[in-house]
Amino acid sequence: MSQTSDSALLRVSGVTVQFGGLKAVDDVSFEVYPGELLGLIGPNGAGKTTLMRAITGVVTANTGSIHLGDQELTHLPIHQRIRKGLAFSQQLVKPFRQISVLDNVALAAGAAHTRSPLKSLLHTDSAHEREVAREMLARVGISRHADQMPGIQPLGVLKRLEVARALAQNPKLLLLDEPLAGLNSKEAATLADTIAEINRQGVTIILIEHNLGEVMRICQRLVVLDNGRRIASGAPREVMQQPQVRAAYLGTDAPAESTEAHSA
Ligand SMILES: Nc1ncnc2c1ncn2[C@@H]1O[C@H](COP(=O)(O)OP(=O)(O)OP(=O)(O)O)[C@@H](O)[C@H]1O
Repeated sequence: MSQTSDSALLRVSGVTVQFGGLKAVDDVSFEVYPGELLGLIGPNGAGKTTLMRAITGVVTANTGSIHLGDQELTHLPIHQRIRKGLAFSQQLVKPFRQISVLDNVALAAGAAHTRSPLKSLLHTDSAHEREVAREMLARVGISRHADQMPGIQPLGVLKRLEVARALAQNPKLLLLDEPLAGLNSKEAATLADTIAEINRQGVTIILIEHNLGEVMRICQRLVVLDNGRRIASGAPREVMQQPQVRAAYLGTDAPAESTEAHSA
């Protein structure tokens, strides 16, 4: 399959996000192609979450542009980006505590039609949204929790609920911010399997994640940030061999000693 910039689903071009004097994201460009599961990685403070927020519209890029297919998103508010096909799950899980797990997902399905939380809550009366919600809970493997309240759920279920809520908006591109954080290794592996399965079913995904073992296992391609800049991109094994990536993870003083990387 040939991958040209024209065939990209998401095109991020020269995006900078500045907080006062700090460039949290510094002139970053990358593309995501239809059907990909792309890992966005980098050490703490590299700018991953800020870049995701610039894509979803939580923060506005100071410079650069963001396109989804042929539609420009750069200056659109969040709800319009969602309507055009973006969905995202946040690092911190924040379900509505007063309604059931199922209704949380039905609410998200209803939000695809309206930006008013009240109207979308009323929308959950619709059999259709509940049907969609049941299907999404099955896709993420938490159907048996459907009628329970979020407050009694373990973190592993809440993380899956967050993914189900994002999926209920039927996105073209799903952005997941550290879905595996806080899970034990077995839970992380099974949720990573679920994410890979959702991708196989046709959903294009950007995965921000510190769990490099799982990232290497399920992602087809990586983009690596450090100090706000893109320092590498490509196939996971090749990227992890690159001296600048090893130095970013080991500390800036680490020698770039990899012979494979030098001979590449
Ligand atoms: N709202 C903000 N105001 C000021 N500085 C911010 C803000 N958000 C992020 N930063 C700073 O921008 C830089 C990048 O932060 P960001 O959270 O995007 O990194 P990250 O790669 O997601 O890190 P982590 O992996 O630790 O979550 C950091 O130096 C951070 O302190």
